[in-house]
Amino acid sequence: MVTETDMTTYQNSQPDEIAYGEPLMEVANLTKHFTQSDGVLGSFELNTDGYVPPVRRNPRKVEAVDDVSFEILKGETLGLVGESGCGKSTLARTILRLIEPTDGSIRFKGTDLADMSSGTLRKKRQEIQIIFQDPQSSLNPRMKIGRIVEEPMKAHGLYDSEGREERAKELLKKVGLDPQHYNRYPHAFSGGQRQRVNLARALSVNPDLIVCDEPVSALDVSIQAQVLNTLQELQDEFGLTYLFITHDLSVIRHISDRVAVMYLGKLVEIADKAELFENPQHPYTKALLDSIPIPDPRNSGTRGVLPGDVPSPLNPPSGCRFRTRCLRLMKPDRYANGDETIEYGMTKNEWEQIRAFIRSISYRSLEQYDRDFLGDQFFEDGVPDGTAGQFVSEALSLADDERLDEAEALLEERFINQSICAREDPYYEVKTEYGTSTHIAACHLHNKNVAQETD
Ligand SMILES: Nc1ncnc2c1ncn2[C@@H]1O[C@H](COP(=O)(O)OP(=O)(O)OP(=O)(O)O)[C@@H](O)[C@H]1O
Repeated sequence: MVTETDMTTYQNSQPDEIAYGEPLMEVANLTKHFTQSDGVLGSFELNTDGYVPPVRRNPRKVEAVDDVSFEILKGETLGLVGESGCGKSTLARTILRLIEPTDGSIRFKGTDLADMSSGTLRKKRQEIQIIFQDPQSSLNPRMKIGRIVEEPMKAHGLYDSEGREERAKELLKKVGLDPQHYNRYPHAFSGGQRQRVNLARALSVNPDLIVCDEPVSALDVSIQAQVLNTLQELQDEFGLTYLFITHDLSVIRHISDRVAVMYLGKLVEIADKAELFENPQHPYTKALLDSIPIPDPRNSGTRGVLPGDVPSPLNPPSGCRFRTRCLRLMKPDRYANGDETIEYGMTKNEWEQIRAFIRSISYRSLEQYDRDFLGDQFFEDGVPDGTAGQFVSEALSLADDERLDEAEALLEERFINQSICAREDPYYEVKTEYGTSTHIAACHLHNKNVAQETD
């Protein structure tokens, strides 16, 4: 027999010494690299005797999640946002150890999940649940929804069969469904209702943390807000903590207390929601918030313009992974040529011109590349003096000869690779203007020693 009071107090009856606002989960230096072979052709070798069994040639590493650290505080909703393919789902599955981490630690209530035996982990899973995007495929169509909700309780040995049925009906009511529908099959429900069934199932084992992986993305916009509101109500009632993954900033704004922004396997910014929306510090976050993907490389720094494509996680850029698309790439000061160190001596304005020129060569975004045209486009008052100008002139000559690959390689070696953005992985704490949490921005613009003299 499960009473309403049992439902709301069960959580508190569990041994749980973590206070509200204290870290429930601490993720440190988490890394997940997948190994990928070179594809079908690369997998077979022909020798004089015919085919030999498939072999893995040139296995390549997909750096899906790389050196990610963050905390999830008890009672909060941490939003995790980023474009498709940036590693959000891999991160979620790795912290649940549904896939094995390559490196790093995942401390949940002080115990490292990454070190846990599979038996202990199975028990721990009761405390951490996950809800997936597609409510259709995550429900067994041949199982009645009552049994679906009861299944995790059964797996974890909670209650007797009568108690499970009672609790399942109670939970269906809690998530906004009619308990009379206990014996119905999933096909009788709408997308939003099916996601509510998933929610009841996750709640059935009294979790502390629910990882919500795009839980409303497949639903109509009108239904999304209702499901989000239910999630919030349940959070208040059961003292739940959420890691909420989505690519949709309006959903993040609705549900999160703090927000983490991910780009190409890295966390680039974490802050309180108000701080992130009102005082974003990473150029990628700013571009995401403005969401104006205008591919115009001649634009030399307008807020929110995001040129180029996301690079492949098979070969991510060195240093800051966003640097290949960043309009604020830091000015290199010195060029190390063997033993010799050359000072560029560029002004800020000259660097902006050169930066825009480099982008147009990298993205091949112009109709023509002859010297006069490029000069008019980027260097109206002539190329800069000194070393920087000399390198630019060499690149202009190569472009004029239609040797764009060489021009690109030259600019990369002489300018981009000399920038701190290509050399160091950034991680800085910045001043919080809104809210109280620590604000982290992984951008060298916040390196006090470098940014002040160049920006
Ligand atoms: N099992 C796997 N083997 C190889 N690469 C993988 C595997 N799973 C994911 N990846 C790659 O890891 C990267 C991150 O994928 P992930 O699904 O985590 O991103 P995401 O941000 O959740 O994207 P989406 O919102 O589209 O699901 C992608 O480049 C993806 O192709």
